Amino acid sequence: MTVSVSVRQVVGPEDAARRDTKGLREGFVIEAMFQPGELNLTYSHLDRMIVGGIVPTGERLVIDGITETGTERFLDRREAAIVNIGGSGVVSVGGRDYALGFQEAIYVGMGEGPLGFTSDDPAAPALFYLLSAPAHRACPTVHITREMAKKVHLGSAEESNARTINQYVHPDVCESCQLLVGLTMFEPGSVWNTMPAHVHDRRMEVYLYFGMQAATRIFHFMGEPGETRHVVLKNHEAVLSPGWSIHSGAGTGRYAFIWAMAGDNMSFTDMDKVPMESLR
Ligand SMILES: O=C[C@H](O)[C@@H](O)CC(=O)C(=O)O
Ligand SMILES: [Zn+2]
Repeated sequence: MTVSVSVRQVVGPEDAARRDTKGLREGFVIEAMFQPGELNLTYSHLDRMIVGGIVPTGERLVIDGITETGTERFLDRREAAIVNIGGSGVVSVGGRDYALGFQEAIYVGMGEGPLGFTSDDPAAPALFYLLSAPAHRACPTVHITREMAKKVHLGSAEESNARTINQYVHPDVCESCQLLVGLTMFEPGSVWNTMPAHVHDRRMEVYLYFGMQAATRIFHFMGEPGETRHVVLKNHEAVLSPGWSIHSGAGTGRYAFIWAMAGDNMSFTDMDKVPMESLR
């Protein structure tokens, strides 16, 4: 079993504005993360957020140490959150087993590990989405159920953006050092997320789109408000959002997404709303 790690350097706003579609995707889009039997990590230099897809189909997949962190153990100086968007499975944390059903999550504190991953049924494998950021203290490991998530209702049918933000890793639900993680779900027919758009230079963000039909596409908008670009994403693709970039999308069909942030504060509402007049 190998842990594959690819590294993403930081792309600034002037560079991003000059990139073509391929260049934008190379800088910001994470493709093909969820592969049967594989553990694929992307180490982004945006707040050193690590984003991974883990699909156990046979032997237990394990993250113990990766050379990119320069630490003996993966979580020696990091915290992590794992959300299961597939069949039921088990995440083991330092030998303790946590059963994670569909859309259940676990927050894992600094110093824990190794992390092991198995699926209950290899024919309907778990799809573990992992997020990890540097940490400065050990917060307790917590199994987060769907019921525990704090729910925030936003938008309206008239604006095609009626949705519920489920906050999983959030100060009101469980302690963390800098990770914030949640899952946004839509009312049928609502297709727009995060419009009106916002930026928050204090925190980077990463979106993972999921729950989509094979032919459904997300037109995900990014860039500085006055220089917007879009990337077209399919099911299970993720997109990195630097602090200077908007992050908003419209789907051609049903979808959900997991958002995660790391940076200077954990105030979910600390965002700078972008006036519609500023968008270009
Ligand atoms: O900074 C917060 C993030 O962009 C997301 O929480 C936005 C989101 O889930 C939504 O509007 O649907
Ligand atoms: Zn945001």
